[in-house]
Amino acid sequence: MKKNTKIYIAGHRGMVGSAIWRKLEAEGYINLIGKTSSELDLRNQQAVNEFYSKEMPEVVVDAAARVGGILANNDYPYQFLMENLQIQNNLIDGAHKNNIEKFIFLGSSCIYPKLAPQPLKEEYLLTASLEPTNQWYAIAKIAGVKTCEAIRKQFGKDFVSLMPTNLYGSHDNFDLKTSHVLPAMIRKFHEAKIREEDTSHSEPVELWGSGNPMREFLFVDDLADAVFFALENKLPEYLYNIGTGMDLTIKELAETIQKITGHTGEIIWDSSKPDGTPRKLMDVSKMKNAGWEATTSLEEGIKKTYQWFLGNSEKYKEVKM
Ligand SMILES: NC(=O)C1=CN([C@@H]2O[C@H](COP(=O)(O)OP(=O)(O)OC[C@H]3O[C@@H](n4cnc5c(N)ncnc54)[C@H](OP(=O)(O)O)[C@@H]3O)[C@@H](O)[C@H]2O)C=CC1
Ligand SMILES: C[C@H]1O[C@H](OP(=O)(O)OP(=O)(O)OC[C@H]2O[C@@H](n3cnc4c(=O)[nH]c(N)nc43)[C@H](O)[C@@H]2O)[C@@H](O)[C@@H](O)C1=O
Repeated sequence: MKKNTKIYIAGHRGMVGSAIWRKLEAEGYINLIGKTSSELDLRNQQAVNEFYSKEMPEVVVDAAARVGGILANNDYPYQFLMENLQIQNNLIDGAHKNNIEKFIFLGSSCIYPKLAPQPLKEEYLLTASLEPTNQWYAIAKIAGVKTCEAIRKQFGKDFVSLMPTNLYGSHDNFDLKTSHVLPAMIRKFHEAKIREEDTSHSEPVELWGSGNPMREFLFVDDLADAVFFALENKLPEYLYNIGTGMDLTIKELAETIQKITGHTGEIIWDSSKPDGTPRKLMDVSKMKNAGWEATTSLEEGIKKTYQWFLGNSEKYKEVKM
């Protein structure tokens, strides 16, 4: 890719989009385009088509989506299904009709069946039922993968889907109702520690579910590095898992974050909240064989994210659905 290639990063203000933007800027790419949702509502097909005709990007990275943790996914099924279908359909179809040759679609590890064998291989897609809490989002993402695959098969274009595992890092959503587990834990443990310091009393932290599910976590700057790899190279297949290939229980994650934030009180598990998928460890061998692997350890990534959280309190206000 030439350094002046015109690259449109949809969702460039989000956690993932902003990490991709930083990476491309650091690599010397000078022709990046980004639009906020108020400047360009990607659910509006006509607006998206007008944007493509006017800007004529050469490459598109789709990091725009309705995103949220287990409870938001479960409570807002219509938004997670419909908005994601609208956003991705408009972006993918618009790119295809405007003769864009390269498109990167970002999905999620929740596209795989709830009880698939572990680690999850790309070929397990559509082999059994989905996890109920996020089936709406997963069905939209599966449609995105298949739309890109269809364009690739029928027209030979370089439309590729990358499936990241659970992500975390700077610009994450720290809203306690709608966030994913890792940013929620950073905020809960940090705020309880501050209360402990203020009152000299032990402050419990309440977490969701049983703590037994296992999750894999990838630092968002590593994902941006993987996206950059996919931009620089023509990957031979339509679908690639992106992760570390290592997971831990939610309880172990809680203990790690508790230690990093310095909280000392009790952890209470709220069993009225859902556990979700018992395990979703990615098989990352396909991407490794293509030449890319993650480099940031979980502890290092959490420490960096905690530092970002401490310095950016104005950026984690309420996130509306
Ligand atoms: N977070 C995670 O753990 C994971 C995320 N992913 C995938 O990565 C991608 C990005 O996620 P992430 O960065 O976490 O999400 P964020 O919520 O941080 O960012 C999403 C971005 O999408 C944009 N957006 C949402 N709706 C619209 C709309 N109607 N019109 C225009 N823009 C819109 C937002 O724009 P604005 O800020 O301008 O409103 C925002 O910048 C998604 O495809 C997600 O599925 C995959 C696996 C895990
Ligand atoms: C990326 C992925 O993210 C979502 O799937 P998820 O991994 O199940 O989501 P999560 O990060 O919110 O939770 C992981 C685990 O952690 C537990 N948990 C404990 N305490 C808190 C807590 O305080 N907040 C949250 N959110 N979870 C908590 C929680 O009960 C669950 O067992 C998908 O909807 C889907 O959209 C998707 O693709």
